[in-house]
Amino acid sequence: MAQSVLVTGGAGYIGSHTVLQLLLGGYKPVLVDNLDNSSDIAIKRVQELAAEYGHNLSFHQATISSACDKEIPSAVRDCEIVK
Ligand SMILES: O=c1ccn([C@@H]2O[C@H](COP(=O)(O)OP(=O)(O)O[C@H]3O[C@H](CO)[C@@H](O)[C@H](O)[C@H]3O)[C@@H](O)[C@H]2O)c(=O)[nH]1
Repeated sequence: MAQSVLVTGGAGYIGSHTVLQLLLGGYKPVLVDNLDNSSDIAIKRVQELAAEYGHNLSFHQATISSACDKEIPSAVRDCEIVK
């Protein structure tokens, strides 16, 4: 079974390149990004570039450092690796 990898800032410049390589490597990246300095267009583009692997990506618009953000528990629940 593919390993899930939590990628904080996954919609940014470095994060999106990391996410693409993880997808092509057979991993399931879980992106957490508040989109303060990026756009979901980058995420869609990565999914297109990853072709048949693109559906393995999941995205949570959230701030990882915010303990109050209700998105965080579901985002990190199944992750085995953090990038
Ligand atoms: O509290 C935060 C801060 C940032 N982000 C996200 O984290 C990602 C990455 O952050 P950022 O600091 O923008 O890093 P990069 O995407 O690597 O971009 C940096 O590196 C690029 C390449 O050098 C430059 O073009 C950018 O201006 C510079 O911000 C972005 O999608 C942000 O929306 C969060 O989700 N939460």
